[in-house]
Amino acid sequence: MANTVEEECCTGLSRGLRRQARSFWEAAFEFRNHKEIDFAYSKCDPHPFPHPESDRLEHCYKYGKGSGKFFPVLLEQKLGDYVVKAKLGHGNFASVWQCILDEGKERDFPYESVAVKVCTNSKKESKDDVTEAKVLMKLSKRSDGKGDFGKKHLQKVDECFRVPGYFGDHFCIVGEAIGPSLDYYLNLVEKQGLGSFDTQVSKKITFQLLASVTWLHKAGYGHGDIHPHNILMKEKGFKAGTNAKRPICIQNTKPEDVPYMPPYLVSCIDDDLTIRTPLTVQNCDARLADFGQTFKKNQPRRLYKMTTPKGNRSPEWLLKHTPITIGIDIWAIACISYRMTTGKHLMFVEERYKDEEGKYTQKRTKVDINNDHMPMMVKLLGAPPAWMVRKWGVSGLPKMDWESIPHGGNLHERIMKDRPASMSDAEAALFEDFMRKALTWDYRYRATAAELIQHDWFRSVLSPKDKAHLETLAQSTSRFSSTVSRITNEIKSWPARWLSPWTKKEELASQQATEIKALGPILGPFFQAEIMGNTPEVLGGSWSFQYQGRQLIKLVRIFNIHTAYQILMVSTETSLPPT
Ligand SMILES: Nc1ncnc2c1ncn2[C@@H]1O[C@H](COP(=O)(O)OP(=O)(O)OP(=O)(O)O)[C@@H](O)[C@H]1O
Repeated sequence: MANTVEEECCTGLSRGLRRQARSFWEAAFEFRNHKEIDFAYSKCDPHPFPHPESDRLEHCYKYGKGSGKFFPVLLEQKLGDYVVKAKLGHGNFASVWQCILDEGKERDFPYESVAVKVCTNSKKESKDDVTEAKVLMKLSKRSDGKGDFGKKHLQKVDECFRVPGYFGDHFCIVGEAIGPSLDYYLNLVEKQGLGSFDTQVSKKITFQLLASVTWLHKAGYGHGDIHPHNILMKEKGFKAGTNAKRPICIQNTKPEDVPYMPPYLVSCIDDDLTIRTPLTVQNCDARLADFGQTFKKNQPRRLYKMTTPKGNRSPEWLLKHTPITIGIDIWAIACISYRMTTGKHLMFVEERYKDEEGKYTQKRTKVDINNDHMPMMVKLLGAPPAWMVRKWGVSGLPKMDWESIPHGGNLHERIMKDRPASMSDAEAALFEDFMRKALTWDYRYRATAAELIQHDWFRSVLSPKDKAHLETLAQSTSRFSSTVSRITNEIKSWPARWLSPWTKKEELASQQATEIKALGPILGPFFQAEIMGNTPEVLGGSWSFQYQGRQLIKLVRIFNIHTAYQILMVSTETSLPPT
């Protein structure tokens, strides 16, 4: 069974190259259009076609003809060696079911029931799911050799298999059935009128998340999609919701899709806010799940799945030509921590337009969303550093009067206003300090997860084991080593922010027209398309040409899109046509 993953994961040189080319292509497409390919909706969106009984069910249009569709799973149905017992939830790319082993089958899992994530059947997405499984399996085998602190807060995968669907196979990932999501508990405290989590609980969950991310980042990966739906709270003897069967609303469907739909949808745990009590310090045990958007720290991330709630996104998402690094995980955790501690969203961005009656209609454009979101960040944190202000203009963001923006923003006032009554001034000051370190504008100076878990705000929730680990960590992350890593980051980011140092700007400007003509045939259709529509400056300016006389001998293209700067070198004998 584990072979399935290995086979699927594009091993071998030619597959590897193809995969690399695909990720180049996708990254370039996004870079050029500064546009993410946004899927139909985010789990945190309001439901556009709510089911009469529940707005927590999956959309009917997720079933039917074509690709990108869910597998119609029914209760008591067999999935591989498992029997479906209950529904755990759904996302954009999968429905997740609680299952038990079928009679006569054996596994040596240390738990009774498992979660089977049945992915959609689209070719592209299934590749992602395979990557997710592969990364999770790789991570579960990895050890840092120092006790693996934080690793237990990451979801684990035990096996994978495929089920044949009407329109292609559906990839299934099997892991432990963990418990309700953090979003469930956020809704629960809201419904019970408690406002926020107990501060100690909020601290402990934040600490666990940072510990897991410390381990993950050290292992060389970023998560890329941290939000309350993807944080699961471990529950002993976990049993999913009531599993009511809700007949499909035919008026919400297309007639040609009906034959491929299940006769009913199953309500999940999210509908059942009555049977649980709020989390306590003793029972809160978070697991970071959904590694569908995981990316390697030093490779460009693939960005075609974008489901992270907009309010949790860091400024790098919104500014053009700025690399997306593991710092996005830190920013997202800080936003979630604020919500747990105060019960309020730090930054809430409406993802849909509302009509006159206040009902949600279609999705807002990305430009509209960004135009709301960035000024919110400025209000909260004060003006960004100068190089970000420069990028602000070219990113099409609204003009701001930078002189009038108060230094440090209104984060202090927000915390004082939103803090729970039990939070003392001293505690609030610690919380603010923690938030400021995690919400640093410049991703290169944002505190790392390893630095943040050592923050004093967590001191009151640390167990003796945590303290022992933090002592070792403090010794290893000395001031010297963190200064060295900051300097390295600074140097690495140069090409992304300016022209590569060895390129002469004037030379580019004067030779531009000729070069563009000459480069098209050399570089093939993809580059030709880019070059024809844009000047090197518009593309980010990271072109470097090296000549011997009039002979173009080397072209270097620096992609400053994501985590790393991919350098594509093309050596050629082609000389420039006469001007
Ligand atoms: N192991 C598990 N135990 C309990 N519930 C789970 C488990 N895995 C997933 N779930 C539930 O199923 C939901 C959907 O799972 P998941 O987020 O992995 O799907 P997805 O389609 O990849 O999501 P996204 O749209 O964020 O990419 C989760 O929000 C969670 O509530």
